[in-house]
Amino acid sequence: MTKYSFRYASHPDDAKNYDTSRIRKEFLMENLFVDNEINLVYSMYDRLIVGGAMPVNETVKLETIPYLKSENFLDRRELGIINVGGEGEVSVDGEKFILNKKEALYIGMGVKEVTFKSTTDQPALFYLNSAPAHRNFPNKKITKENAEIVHLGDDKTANKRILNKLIVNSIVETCQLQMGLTELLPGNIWNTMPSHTHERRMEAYFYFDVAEGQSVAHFMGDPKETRHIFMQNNQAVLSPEWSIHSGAGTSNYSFIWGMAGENLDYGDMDIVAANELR
Ligand SMILES: O=C[C@H](O)[C@@H](O)CC(=O)C(=O)O
Ligand SMILES: [Zn+2]
Repeated sequence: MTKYSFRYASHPDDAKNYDTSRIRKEFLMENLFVDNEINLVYSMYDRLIVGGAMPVNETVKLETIPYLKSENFLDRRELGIINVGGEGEVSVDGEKFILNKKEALYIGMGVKEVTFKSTTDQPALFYLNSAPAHRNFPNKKITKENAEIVHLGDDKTANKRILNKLIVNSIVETCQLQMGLTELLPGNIWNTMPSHTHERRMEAYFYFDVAEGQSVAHFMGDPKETRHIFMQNNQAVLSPEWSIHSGAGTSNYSFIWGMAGENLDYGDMDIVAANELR
């Protein structure tokens, strides 16, 4: 079963007036993984769709949703998938891809049928990002072997982390989607510090491997007008093009970043130093 909801985009002058419940309503996505369901959020930030597919004892099919007014979900879209659960299989017009935890799959525009199933007793958790596309590029699986891996940060600043570029244009051809996965090393808590904005692209963060009882304070907002959202394991958050996206956990954790918008230039970031934030 495919379920869906919709989010308008917010103006930064309005968003600075949001209280805790409103900021969570507009930006936080709490329940992406429900047994045998696909849950999608259609956002007006570059029309990125954020979602989760959790097949338990059924094969679940990606169905089109009314916002698309298209016969198939991918008629005018591309899709990025990263598994954060047990081993699973994605069938793409009959072609089968096995995804282990932290492995990614890019699916190009024009594919008609995408189905998901778990292949062990531990359910697969497929995190999904989909952006509008104008042409087909080949489907491609990306693992640690063909990822672009960058070591960032330092123990002294509690931000030592491994950034895995998975769906980026040096590895996979896409129309506008970029995705990857960043792992904080034990004792390190800060992601994306120094923080940045990139008005050319929106971004979504999905936090996972957050230990039981721990939480991540996600920082967002205009660099001079920041706000936070306390996030739990397996939750995602939208980052408008005008917003920073950075977080500090009460323990280490991992997260998936995904972007869509004007360019495919991962390095296009306007850095904001820690002591410039307000
Ligand atoms: O625009 C790129 C993104 O915000 C992330 O790739 C940043 C990140 O994973 C990190 O610094 O830990
Ligand atoms: Zn970013």
